[in-house]
Amino acid sequence: MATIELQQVTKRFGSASVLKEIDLEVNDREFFVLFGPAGAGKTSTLNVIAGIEPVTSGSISFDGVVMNQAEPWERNVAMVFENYALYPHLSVKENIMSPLIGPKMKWNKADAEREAQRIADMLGIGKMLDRKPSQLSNGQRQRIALGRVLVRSPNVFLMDEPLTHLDAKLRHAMRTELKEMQRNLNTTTIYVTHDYLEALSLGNRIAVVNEGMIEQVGTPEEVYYSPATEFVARSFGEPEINILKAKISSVDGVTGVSLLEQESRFYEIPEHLNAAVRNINRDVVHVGIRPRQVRISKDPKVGVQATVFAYEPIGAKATMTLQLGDTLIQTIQASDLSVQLDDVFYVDYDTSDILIFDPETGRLIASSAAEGRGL
Ligand SMILES: Nc1ncnc2c1ncn2[C@@H]1O[C@H](COP(=O)(O)OP(=O)(O)OP(=O)(O)O)[C@@H](O)[C@H]1O
Repeated sequence: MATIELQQVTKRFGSASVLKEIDLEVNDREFFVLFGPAGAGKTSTLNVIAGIEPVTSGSISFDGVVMNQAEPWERNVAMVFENYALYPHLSVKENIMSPLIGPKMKWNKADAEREAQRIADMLGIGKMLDRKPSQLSNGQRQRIALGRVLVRSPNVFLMDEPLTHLDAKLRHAMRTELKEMQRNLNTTTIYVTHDYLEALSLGNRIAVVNEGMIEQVGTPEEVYYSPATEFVARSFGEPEINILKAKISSVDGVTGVSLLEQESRFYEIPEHLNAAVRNINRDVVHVGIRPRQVRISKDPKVGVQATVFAYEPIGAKATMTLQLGDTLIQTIQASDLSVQLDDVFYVDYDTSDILIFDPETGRLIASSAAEGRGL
């Protein structure tokens, strides 16, 4: 068992701070995802947990014991990297069992082979044990790398974008397998990814990392429906959430938002947000509206005029970007519309489900998120 705690962890390389006073608590047996863009500090966080890099300040504890001075092997963590680093001259079986047959290990060869077979079967590569890595596909090589980590029964798995090199179909299958495997193995896992779908589908909880800081830690539902900041809201969803400028206003006693770049049209907001919204003392706020909440029509009475800026069918759905003055609005539409660039549509919003952010701090002020919604 292992709980992992980072307290005020800072990591500097020269004058550059790549981790800035990070606090994190990973629960025992949790599948915990570190999610963020390139250069955010995700790998650096894994490296300090593994003991590959020392922290500059702060503490790292496993099960309440400070590990700052512990060598990587004493931490008993197993890392899976984006690059698999297999032994090219060894067979699949020898690669998988390699951690078990070092001089300090108490496994005899027959037991190690049986264990390698068991793990390989679990990963669906049980029939390839005698091949060399060069005779396998990228996906199969990635499974060997996973297998080599799984045989060790570590306290913690640290996985750094392990599925990046796989094609989309296999990545999807491996996600499901990884989740299943982690449930069966019951081992605390910290998983790094920059792919929001992977984060949402794998994580019990997700830490959103940005410029060496943690923007939010929450369940997939929390980070998606109640993002703590605009950055978090923009990070989950494709196409990205629309962030529009608005004034809080009241018409006939009904509280709502007037969207500034949309002829200041008034939109009612859910009643339970009224109290939070009345306390906002900003002239202008940012309103987050997801692409699927944008409605379009050919009827001028429906909303504000916009022209088609881009229309990209992807499978059954299409992303349609509309230009409205200087603002681009992302929407999701059917993929079989016959649409030309510059076609005119009228845009309206479903504001029953909105997010309101402070434009200066980027922090969430009010969210209409309802409890218990699935993704
Ligand atoms: N050894 C090093 N020396 C100097 N700077 C470093 C070192 N390692 C990482 N950095 C810097 O620290 C920052 C965070 O890097 P890190 O690899 O942790 O980010 P990341 O979120 O994992 O990104 P990616 O997804 O691109 O791997 C980056 O700006 C990187 O250039």
